[in-house]
Amino acid sequence: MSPYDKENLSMSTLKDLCDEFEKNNHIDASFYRQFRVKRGLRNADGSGVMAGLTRICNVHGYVISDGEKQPAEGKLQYRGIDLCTLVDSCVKENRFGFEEVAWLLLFGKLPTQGQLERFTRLLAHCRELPEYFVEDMIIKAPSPNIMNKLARSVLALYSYDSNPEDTSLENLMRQSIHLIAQMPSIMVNAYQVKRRHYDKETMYFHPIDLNQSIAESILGALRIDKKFTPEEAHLLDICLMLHAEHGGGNNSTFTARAVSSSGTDTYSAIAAAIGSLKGPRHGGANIKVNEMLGYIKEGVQNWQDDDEIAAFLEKLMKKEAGDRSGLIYGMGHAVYTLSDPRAVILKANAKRLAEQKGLGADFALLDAVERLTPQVLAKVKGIDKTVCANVDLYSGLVYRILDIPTDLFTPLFAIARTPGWCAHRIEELTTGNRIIRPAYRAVLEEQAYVPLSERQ
Ligand SMILES: CC(=O)SCCNC(=O)CCNC(=O)[C@H](O)C(C)(C)COP(=O)(O)OP(=O)(O)OC[C@H]1O[C@@H](n2cnc3c(N)ncnc32)[C@H](O)[C@@H]1OP(=O)(O)O
Ligand SMILES: O=C([O-])CC(=O)C(=O)O
Repeated sequence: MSPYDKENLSMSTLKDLCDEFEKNNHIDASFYRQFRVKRGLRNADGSGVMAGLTRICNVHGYVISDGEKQPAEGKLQYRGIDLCTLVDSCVKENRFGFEEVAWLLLFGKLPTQGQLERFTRLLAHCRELPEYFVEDMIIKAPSPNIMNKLARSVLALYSYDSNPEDTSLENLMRQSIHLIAQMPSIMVNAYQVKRRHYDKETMYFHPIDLNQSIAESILGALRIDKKFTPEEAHLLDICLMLHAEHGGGNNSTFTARAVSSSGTDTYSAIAAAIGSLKGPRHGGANIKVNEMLGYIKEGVQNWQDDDEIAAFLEKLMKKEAGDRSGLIYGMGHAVYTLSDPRAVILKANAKRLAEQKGLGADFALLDAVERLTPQVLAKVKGIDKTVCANVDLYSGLVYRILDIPTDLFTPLFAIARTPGWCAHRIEELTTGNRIIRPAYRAVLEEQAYVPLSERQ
């Protein structure tokens, strides 16, 4: 009996369909060079194709000298201000910085004291989700994956907005402020429901405290007794600041810009960006680092032995171990070469705190991954690419230090990145004025149409 006779989409039917696909759909990798197609929208030296102009952020990872790309220490500026300076200033003044960064990204300049106080209050007041939203959209429709739930909830907010389609600046700003404030609420509610529905654990919903910063409100909502230390809240706040923005070209922000350029609504654009960030080559890498750490612990007997760790990393890269993707998660970057400034800050915090939390061995293993991956990459791939730890290598360890569950690693990234996505959506709509529409070189052969009765 042919698999097509079966009513169900059985494995053998699927195999048949995939064989049919594979017969007709191969594209030779050499075509990219032959037709000078910029695979992944990258130039031959790995740098990104210039796709737009932005005043929001500058990601600096290399210098071009005599026409050649030369590795350089990474620098990240939000609206022209060095990210490390922003973080250091907040640490020194012992104040929360994520709200200030959101203002800076949205409006372009640092807020005055009065502007910051009003904006922080406004964000707190906008935190509450629309009436019955939690009941109807989250409790009744749980998801095992919080990124999936975030994207669905953002799309659902469209129907609670009385003016969803208007792309005037006022309306974009209103929607952006609501989304920045409401994403944490969606995340903590979705997580509680996931705990109850999938993990068979207690779920608890604490009332919103309008006097808390976003970082404090997240930690309070995740703890059954609502308690956390100021140090913990400031550390989470730093994480949010570090993840808030990364230029127009990163996959999720570019997605937000591309989707926005068609003129569609805010909820569609931000839900698409969340879908992009979820991917393991992008923000989803922070969860994958944690999984990879588990594989390393299982596969390496002596965690202090660099040679044994390097041999295991080689297996990961050759797809002989781990998730068989061939990737060392948390390592490598499309722009950064010698260092990712965010990883440097996260590593310093992880190093400072890991031992106290009994996570010293995990820190040491991640440090070994960072040190050993460049030589393993050179050996396995035969390429001389300068690779460094990216933002995702140590972020999960910092979240574990804060007792934040793995389920929330990437959702926290999404919450933090929302101001960046919104700023880029607004920039795209107010300055882009062209639908983003690159071209694909057709490499197909012509086919004669064969009447159905004559097909073999
Ligand atoms: C927030 C963020 O998005 S940060 C990035 C998070 N992602 C990860 O940590 C996943 C692991 N890292 C990677 O996949 C990559 O380094 C990326 C996606 C971050 C950047 O990739 P690219 O700039 O496209 O790398 P590039 O094309 O120059 O890589 C060259 C080769 O090295 C490989 N490579 C690069 N990084 C890694 C890595 N971490 N592990 C294994 N191989 C790698 C590539 O797969 C490619 O091999 P191939 O030619 O056989 O396909
Ligand atoms: O810039 C990139 O390609 C990915 C990244 O680090 C980010 O979005 O934070």
